Amino acid sequence: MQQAQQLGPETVSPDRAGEQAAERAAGSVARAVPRVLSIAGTDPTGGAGIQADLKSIAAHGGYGMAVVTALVAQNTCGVRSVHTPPADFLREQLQAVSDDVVIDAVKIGMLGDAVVVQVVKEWLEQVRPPVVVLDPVMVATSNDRLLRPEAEDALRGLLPLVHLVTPNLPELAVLLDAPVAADWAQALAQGRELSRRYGLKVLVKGGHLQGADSPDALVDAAAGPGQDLLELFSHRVDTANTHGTGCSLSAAMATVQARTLDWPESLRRVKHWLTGALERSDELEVGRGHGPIHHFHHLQPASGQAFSSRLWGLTAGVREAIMALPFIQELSAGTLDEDDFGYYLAQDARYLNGYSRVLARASALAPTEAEQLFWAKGAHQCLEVEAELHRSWLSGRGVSGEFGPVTKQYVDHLQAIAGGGSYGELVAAVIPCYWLYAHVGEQLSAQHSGGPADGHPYGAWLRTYADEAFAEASRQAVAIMDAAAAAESEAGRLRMRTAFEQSCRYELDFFDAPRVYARSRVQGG
Ligand SMILES: Nc1ncnc2c1ncn2[C@@H]1O[C@H](COP(=O)(O)OP(=O)(O)OP(=O)(O)O)[C@@H](O)[C@H]1O
Ligand SMILES: Cc1ncc(COP(=O)(O)O)c(N)n1
Repeated sequence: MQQAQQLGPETVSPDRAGEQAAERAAGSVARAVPRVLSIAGTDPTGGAGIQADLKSIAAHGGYGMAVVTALVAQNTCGVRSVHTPPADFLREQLQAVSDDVVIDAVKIGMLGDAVVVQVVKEWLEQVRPPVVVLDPVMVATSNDRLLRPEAEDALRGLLPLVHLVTPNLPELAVLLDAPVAADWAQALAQGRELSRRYGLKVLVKGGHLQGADSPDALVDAAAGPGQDLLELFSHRVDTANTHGTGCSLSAAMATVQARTLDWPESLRRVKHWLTGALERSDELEVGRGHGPIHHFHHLQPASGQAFSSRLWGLTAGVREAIMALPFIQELSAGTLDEDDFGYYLAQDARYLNGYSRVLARASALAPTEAEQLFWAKGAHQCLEVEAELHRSWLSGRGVSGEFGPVTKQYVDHLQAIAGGGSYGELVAAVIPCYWLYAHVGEQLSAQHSGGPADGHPYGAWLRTYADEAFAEASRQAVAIMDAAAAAESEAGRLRMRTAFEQSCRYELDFFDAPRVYARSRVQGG
């Protein structure tokens, strides 16, 4: 450091200065490999601070640079001491970067004290990078303070120079000088207030809440109605390895924003990645305390069933909603309206016909003969079950064989992916029909262990659910999806997940459709 302090600032040639000014003025040009500067403290165990930021920037395709605000002797168990280099040296580091390199995005993390905040503020005023993300680091996961309380005011003074701020709930409260939000609704209200007050976007983070989800929201008070809030929910990963999640998230947001120029899209991509990084964090085995997340999980294909387990976790809410539907409850209890049941059967037959064609397409795209055969058999079986529905269950019921609105939408969704999607996407779209049906069957069989009672009006139908051959086919289909996910790019896996989630929602709507559209209801009965 002594040596570095003796060096004068590099001067920049007039040509280079002009080039930089022009590039900066452009501001809103997306960069394939953005040059992203992290201004933050250190973590020698590599899980948080600058070390985490550089990994996160690289994981999202950026070129990472780093200016150190504070040297922190810490590990996964806690902070031991902090050494803050002289403010002049911080200024020189910042100047050395911006005199030479055009900066596409900046992520700011630990600042430590008011003097550091002031130096960074002056530099931002001079350079005005096109993307500035501030993670207002105040207290570490280990509960150690990383910002002096008297610097909180100075940090608020930085907000007008920032495009996106990413506070956790206690930090949000400090920035507003308000009590910590007790629930998600209060957190969103505080996010709106902060966004309005300082004219910036706020990423409200729900990691500190309890509950099955870990929600995040992008709040922009300046955007029009319907555009001012993007809420994303992911299941809460059961892990203690959350050290550096906030650092990694904000560095990723700065990088992806510089690549896409689209904040909501950036959050969608980053949240998906972060959930995977938390899920795979246990593989790293770093430290005895709160370990780091797995920044590069997407480059190392997950072993076995990681992709399907993630999707299964993400859609727990849909499964609960299906089991709570009046249709399922009444079917199980034997109190279901006959018309509702008839409507369901007729729509099932209609659906199976379309589904069969979609499975045939999966067979055509399959990369191996075994998978080709699996889908071809599935397509064949759908037609057999459709014929059986007409022969036995539907004969004499007099229900319409027309497409109901939900069936039509569901089949259209599948056919759109069959027409234009990848094999992985198509497989992910068709799986919920197997998997959720098998799940409902398993749940209903459990409710009627030993078989439905004599005289149960839907007893014969309930018995068809307990079909072990179908459960096995469902397991095979899920294994095929995991293999397809491993062969896809990260963007491909994201499309697979979207297709899967959409199909899950259609499954829910499909089971609920009799309640809405069955004959007696439509006629007001
Ligand atoms: N157990 C979890 N499962 C899934 N996502 C999580 C979990 N914990 C945190 N997150 C996500 O990690 C990000 C950071 O959230 P959090 O509210 O914990 O911020 P933070 O306190 O600044 O993070 P840090 O742990 O680095 O201090 C958010 O996107 C949040 O939704
Ligand atoms: C240098 C530095 N910056 C930020 C954090 C916060 O991260 P976490 O809250 O996950 O400990 C940290 N521990 N160290």
